[in-house]
Formats: sequence, structure tokens, C-alpha cells
Amino acid sequence: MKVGVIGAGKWGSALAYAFGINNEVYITSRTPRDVDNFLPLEEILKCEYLIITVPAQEVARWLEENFIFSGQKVLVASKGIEASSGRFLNDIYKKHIPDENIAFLSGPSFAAEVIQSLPTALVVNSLNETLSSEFAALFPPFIKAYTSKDVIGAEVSGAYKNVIAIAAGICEGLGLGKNAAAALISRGLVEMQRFGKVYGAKDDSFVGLSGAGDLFLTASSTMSRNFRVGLGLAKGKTQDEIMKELGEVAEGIGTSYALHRIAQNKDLYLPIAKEVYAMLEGKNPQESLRDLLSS
Ligand SMILES: NC(=O)C1=CN([C@@H]2O[C@H](COP(=O)(O)OP(=O)(O)OC[C@H]3O[C@@H](n4cnc5c(N)ncnc54)[C@H](OP(=O)(O)O)[C@@H]3O)[C@@H](O)[C@H]2O)C=CC1
Ligand SMILES: O=C(CO)COP(=O)(O)O
Repeated sequence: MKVGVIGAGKWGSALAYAFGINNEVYITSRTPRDVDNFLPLEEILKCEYLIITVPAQEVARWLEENFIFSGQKVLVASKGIEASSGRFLNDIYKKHIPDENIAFLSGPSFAAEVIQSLPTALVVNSLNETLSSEFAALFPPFIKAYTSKDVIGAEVSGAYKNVIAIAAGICEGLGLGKNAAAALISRGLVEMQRFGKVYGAKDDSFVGLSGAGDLFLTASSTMSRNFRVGLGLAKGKTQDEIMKELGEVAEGIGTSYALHRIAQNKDLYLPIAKEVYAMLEGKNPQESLRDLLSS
């Protein structure tokens, strides 16, 4: 099968490697690179299957300026909610790609492990079950691919866990201990599930790979960029300093701003997301964690 990957950052490169095991894979990116099978975007758009890894905060503009739909089957592999509008990715993509042609990838998947062929299990989420199965069949043997119709559950899980990972990084950075981390992560899971319910997400997605699976991974490891954002905040670094050091995308930042916007508009109680937003805006992390964890 001809698969085109859009975005040659960490995740796009890892997915190009993984899908390349059983398929003919080509890759493109905003910045041209000297890597195998690199093609200009207009050539990639001719592939039957597309995997898009453009970050959530950039994708609306990218679609407007670059994407032409011509029947491609699309797997969105990014995770996040647009800060400037509070829109989910499936809302943004709707304008450009019909529901039956689009799927969303979720589950625990550090690019650095996927590119070493280390095993994991992921979920392809689409309203079109045939499309999910088609994408699931393209995965290499070291990735067990499940399918689900709960697009919104996958989206909320993938985006919200990044915000909880920032909180967990702060908890670690402040040396609050494993009990506090476990308390924060499990409350984070409940918080994202409660948020997802507002949008009709299914409980199963939160207790499975998309929710708990990805949350436990991201909120407990320095391999996570979002966790490292939290470590930086705990050390008193500013958002700008942290982003400069990181040099990669940390979607939890934009998503925290998106959740703040949504919580205000819909009058929702999102205590951990609220404190992460406040810390990104300069609140003292010790004060924030005390507000979260003490009675
Ligand atoms: N890394 C991981 O382990 C995982 C990441 N994800 C998600 O995948 C998405 C991408 O992450 P990742 O690849 O790791 O991030 P990186 O920071 O490694 O790469 C970001 C990618 O986005 C592209 N990009 C950035 N801004 C624009 C823009 N304005 N227009 C077009 N392309 C743009 C970059 O292109 P260029 O470099 O050519 O400029 C690059 O390919 C995120 O949503 C992330 O949450 C999901 C699961 C795992
Ligand atoms: O989504 C991820 C793993 O599933 C990657 O998380 P980070 O972006 O925090 O590194």
C-alpha cells in the first residue's frame, strides 16, 4: 500500500519507519530533509493513505493553506486541542475531509520506542469501521492495533493526558513523592473522563489504551516532553525558557489554554487543568500543588 506521512518530526519519522515495514512509505515536511523517500507535499497528497502529524496548534492553518482532498484515507496522529478556539481536531478536519475518510490514532506510543520496534498497542478510531480496519492492517507486527468508533473519547484522552503529564512533571520536580504522583494521575484520569462525558465520549476509552494507557505512560516518564515541561515549571523556568530548551512540540501547553477557554465557556470544573493553566501563566507551582493536594 502507498502511505504518505506528513510531518518529519519525531512522531512522523517513527510512523514512517513503522508503516514502512509492510508498505511503500513516503514522507514530507514543512522543512525539506535529506531522508529516504522524502517527496514534496503535492506528491504525498497523491497517496491513497495519509498519516498527518502536524501539531494541533498549527493544523487549521496548515489545512487551509496546503491540503487538497481527493479521496485520500487519512489517519490523524497528532494529539491536542486548539488553544485559540477550543476546537477538537476532528472539528478542524471536518471542513476538509469527510467523516468516512478520517481516523484518529491513540494509545501509548513514545516515538523513540516505536522507532526501535519495541512493542505497544494502539487504537485506530473512526466512525467508519472499515477504514479503521484498513489502517489497522497496515501496522507492523510489533504494534497491536485495535479499532474503536469513539473518536471523541480518543481525542479527549490523547489531548488531556498531556496536561496531566505536565502536572505530574511538576509533582516530580517538587519532590512530592510517589503517593502524590499516583493521587494526581488517578484524579487526572477521572477529570479527563468527566470532561469527555460532556462530549459523549465512552468510559471504555478512558480505562483502556487511549486514556489510562497513554496517561500512565506520559505522566510517569522523563521521555515525555509534557512531563519535562512540568519539571521545568517546578524549577521556576518560564514557558519560553522551557520551550527553547525542549526544541520540540509539547501539546499540553496549548491544550491547557484550550481547556481553560472551554471550562470558562461551559462552566466546567477541571481542577488539575485549571492549576496547570495557572502555573503556565506564572502561578507558583508549590502553591498550585498545595491547592490541588491538600485538604
Ligand atoms: N513524539 C511522540 O512520541 C508522539 C507525538 N505525538 C503527537 O504528534 C504530533 C507531532 O509531534 P512530534 O512529531 O513528536 O513533534 P516534533 O516537534 O518532533 O515535530 C513537529 C512536526 O510538526 C511540523 N510542523 C510544525 N509546525 C508546522 C506548521 N506550521 N506547518 C506544518 N508543519 C509543521 C514540523 O515540521 P518541520 O520540522 O519540517 O518544520 C515537524 O514535522 C503532536 O501532536 C504530538 O502530540 C503523538 C504520539 C507520540
Ligand atoms: O503522546 C505521546 C506518547 O503516547 C508523547 O508524549 P509527549 O508529547 O509528552 O512526549
